[in-house]
Amino acid sequence: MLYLVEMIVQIPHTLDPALVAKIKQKEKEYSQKLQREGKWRHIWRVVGEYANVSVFDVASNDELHALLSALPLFPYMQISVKPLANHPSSIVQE
Ligand SMILES: O=C(O)CC1=CCC(=O)O1
Repeated sequence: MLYLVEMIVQIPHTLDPALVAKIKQKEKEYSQKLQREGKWRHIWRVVGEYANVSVFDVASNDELHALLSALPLFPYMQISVKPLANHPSSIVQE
């Protein structure tokens, strides 16, 4: 199942910069692991925002919830999820 996920990152300015750097490094490693596994199909930066738009390919709502809630930046993110279905005019059926 495919999902369009938007993540808006809002890290409090009061957080220790060294801790922030550590969390961001863990986030990168976690995201690249999921990309290599084919579960995190795309990640795009939203121009001018500390936000991304991503496409996930996972088996269920529960799996997506588990993956998203394990993001190191999860406590500092606003996340929205849209499940995707095939469009009848698409020449690619997934
Ligand atoms: O910078 C972001 O958009 C947050 C993020 C998600 C995965 C990653 O590596 O960074």
